[in-house]
Amino acid sequence: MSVYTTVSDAELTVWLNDYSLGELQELQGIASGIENTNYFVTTSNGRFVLTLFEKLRADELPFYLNLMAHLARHGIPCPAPMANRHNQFLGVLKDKPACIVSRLSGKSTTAPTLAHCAAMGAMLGQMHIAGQSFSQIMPNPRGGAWRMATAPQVRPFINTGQAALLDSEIALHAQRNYSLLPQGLIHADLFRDNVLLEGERVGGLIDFYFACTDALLYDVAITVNDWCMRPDGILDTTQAQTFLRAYHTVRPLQDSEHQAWPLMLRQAALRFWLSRLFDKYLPRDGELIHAHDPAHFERILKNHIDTSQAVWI
Ligand SMILES: Nc1ncnc2c1ncn2[C@@H]1O[C@H](COP(=O)(O)OP(=O)(O)O)[C@@H](O)[C@H]1O
Ligand SMILES: N[C@@H](CCOP(=O)(O)O)C(=O)O
Repeated sequence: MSVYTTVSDAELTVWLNDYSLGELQELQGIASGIENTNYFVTTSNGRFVLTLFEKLRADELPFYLNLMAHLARHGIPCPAPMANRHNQFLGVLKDKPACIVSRLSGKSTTAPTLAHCAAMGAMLGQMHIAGQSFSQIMPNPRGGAWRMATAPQVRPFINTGQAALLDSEIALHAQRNYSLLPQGLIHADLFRDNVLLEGERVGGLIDFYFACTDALLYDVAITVNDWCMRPDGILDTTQAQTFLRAYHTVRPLQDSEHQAWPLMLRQAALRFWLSRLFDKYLPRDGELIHAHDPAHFERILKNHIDTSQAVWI
């Protein structure tokens, strides 16, 4: 997140009157992330995270909040939304939809070990299985229609070679039907900065606001593209295999998923290349904005295209 909307101690104190979370003790803006405004909140009852939603509308939010509540109930370490005195997870603060969730412990890492890759693979498998009993459906907001709509907006800012790559990859995935692969609830943004680690254990999965219903393998590809990636944009074979084997132990991967794997890695790289281009060239106003480098995912995408055989279990 970045702090797009400022909240004062006095404003939060009034808002917290609607909750049973005790007295406000500390409020601190969080200077990382992209999508929302987030604050760490300490009250006399514990530690929480306040989120003001900058893009998502109130009618879109019950899916995410109910999902986090569902996964938390199934033992997945994710933020549990707090209900207010009207038994609702969602409120309004500074004219923005807002919620307050439990604060998880642990720290993210930029340099995962093999043990971390194994723990993440297993955790992703567990999250996918827990998600199977979540009945709400959310089409992927960063799927094919979004790619088609976003590419023309970034095209004026990129060179002709990049535009050709973007167009050919978008066309390739538009022709494919991934709906026959196992589908379900996916996080869709489980990068290293969205996972809190406690030693070798996964202590928390956060930032569920891209979660949706899609091919489970797509989530695996998004996660592997970040967790098992060398700085030069080439997959670390040992890390990727370790991740996939741990995932497979929890949710066995199918032959159809093996066939689709190289293209899934490309589709996952394309999604983040495109969103990073958009965030770089068409940014919103904000106090503390952290744009990610699109060139990293352009390199990853090119490397996936050049690699005929992707690592598998
Ligand atoms: N429930 C939580 N528990 C602990 N830390 C959290 C929690 N939610 C967010 N954070 C912290 O806030 C940072 C930004 O949150 P994130 O959800 O990634 O924001 P955004 O949705 O804007 O991208 C995270 O990197 C993490 O340090
Ligand atoms: N993980 C994405 C950016 C999404 O922003 P987040 O801070 O909400 O996770 C990327 O690295 O491009």
